[in-house]
Amino acid sequence: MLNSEEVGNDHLATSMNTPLRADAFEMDDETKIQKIEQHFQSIMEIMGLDLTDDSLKGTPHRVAKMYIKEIFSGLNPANKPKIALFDNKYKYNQMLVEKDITFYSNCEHHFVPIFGKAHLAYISSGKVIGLSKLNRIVQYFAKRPQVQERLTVQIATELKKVLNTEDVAVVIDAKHLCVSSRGIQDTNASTVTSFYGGKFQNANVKEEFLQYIQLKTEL
Ligand SMILES: Nc1nc2c(ncn2[C@@H]2O[C@H](COP(=O)(O)OP(=O)(O)OP(=O)(O)O)[C@@H](O)[C@H]2O)c(=O)[nH]1
Ligand SMILES: [Zn+2]
Repeated sequence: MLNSEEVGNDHLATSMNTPLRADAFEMDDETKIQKIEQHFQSIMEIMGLDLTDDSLKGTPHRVAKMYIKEIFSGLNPANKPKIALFDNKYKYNQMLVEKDITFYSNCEHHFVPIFGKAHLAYISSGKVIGLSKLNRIVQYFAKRPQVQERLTVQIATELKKVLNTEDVAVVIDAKHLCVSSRGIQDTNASTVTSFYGGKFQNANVKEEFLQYIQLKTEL
């Protein structure tokens, strides 16, 4: 479990960033797709696959387009969701929980899927966020090569920033195909990570959040 102070620390604030080179976005998307297509074709050829087969011949382009436009599109800050905030006119001062946000990500060690549910909560410091934007923040950071710990901290840090409060919580419960479909091949194991900032470090507040997301016994 990481608390908000740890994330405020400069060293961790840097290490929580996805490792990207400074020139990561100098090449345009179309050039990236062309290059990945060539390399993926080489991988398939090395494996002995017949690229003249009508089912396989489009695969290098399909994979390249999927990497850049879909499953790794969250690497590019240009794809960060625009966040709509509203005044908290209703003086709603309890926690708001957006639970069971389904996401698909990919493990950065094996490039196979991680999928699961993210549960987010915050207590308003004056503004409220459009609900769908909570889902969009999850999807943005999920669409990167990831480890679950970093995904959790990146979502929490973004929530704190856009909502201007420390009072945020994130729990992620996910399956890693690198654990289930290969390697140790454990199909039952899932991984739970959490972040509790500000008021969510209080036992009663945390308990209320865990009651809503019904993960209390598992945690
Ligand atoms: N901490 C953390 N580890 C992860 C995550 N996703 C995958 N891993 C682990 O990353 C590790 C990579 O270990 P290596 O020993 O280099 O890779 P490997 O030989 O393929 O390991 P096995 O999966 O045990 O076969 C594995 O133990 C994975 O289970 C994640 O989100 N967080
Ligand atoms: Zn993995």
